[in-house]
Amino acid sequence: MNKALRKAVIAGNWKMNKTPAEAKELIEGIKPLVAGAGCDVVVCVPYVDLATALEATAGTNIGVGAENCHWEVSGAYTGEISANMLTAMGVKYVIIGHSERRTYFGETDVTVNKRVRAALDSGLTVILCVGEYLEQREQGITAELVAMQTKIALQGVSKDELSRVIIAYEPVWAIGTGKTATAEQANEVCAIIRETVKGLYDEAAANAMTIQYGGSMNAKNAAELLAQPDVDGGLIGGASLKPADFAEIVKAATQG
Ligand SMILES: O=C[C@H](O)COP(=O)(O)O
Repeated sequence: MNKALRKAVIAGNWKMNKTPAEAKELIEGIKPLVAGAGCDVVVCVPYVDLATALEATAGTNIGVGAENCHWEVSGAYTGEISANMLTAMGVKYVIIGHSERRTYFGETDVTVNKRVRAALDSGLTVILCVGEYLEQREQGITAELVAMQTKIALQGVSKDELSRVIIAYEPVWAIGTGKTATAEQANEVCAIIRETVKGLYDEAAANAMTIQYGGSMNAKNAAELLAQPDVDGGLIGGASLKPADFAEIVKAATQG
């Protein structure tokens, strides 16, 4: 399948880091380094930083995303934020189904699907995360697992809507551990996800789907990972908090 036809997307996931003042400083640091990038650049930030991030990135090539959203439009869901609230602010992207949400906050494939649906209904672009735990890799069930996560998350999503879905393959054992999947491992699973999309929709849909790798991607290993035929970008945690490192990854995506 032709990688050149797909859009490379490098997205930072700041997780629970940065106050609004720190967010402004970080974005001001990133801005000049990624201006003119040959790939899409996104920063996904904590809810409290969204307004600052939108203001600081206005008129630039940096898109802004949230790190989650609820599936209802409004209601008695203390502590939650709806997709409509995000679009009303001008937010364009949202991460759904990150393994930290699944592990620490009880997200299931079913709630991930509900959130994906709500995000698409409100006009957001979804960065949908899938990936296996180390035990699951060792059991040899990675392929079935990511296929299942992908199928459930995309239930009720039309082929047209897929242009607003990015899938991020994030092996849980590689997140924040410094243990990166090898380029071959990353590519193998991204290709399995692409085959799954092909099975659900068709070859054109699979060929157009941007599939990122995430998990300890950094300035040093990005080029090799991003050069893989089925890896179209990265979802970056730790390294997205360092402007020079993040910019180096963006540069590698442009070349990959
Ligand atoms: O969403 C990002 C991933 O969880 C990767 O985080 P990391 O780059 O710190 O390993």
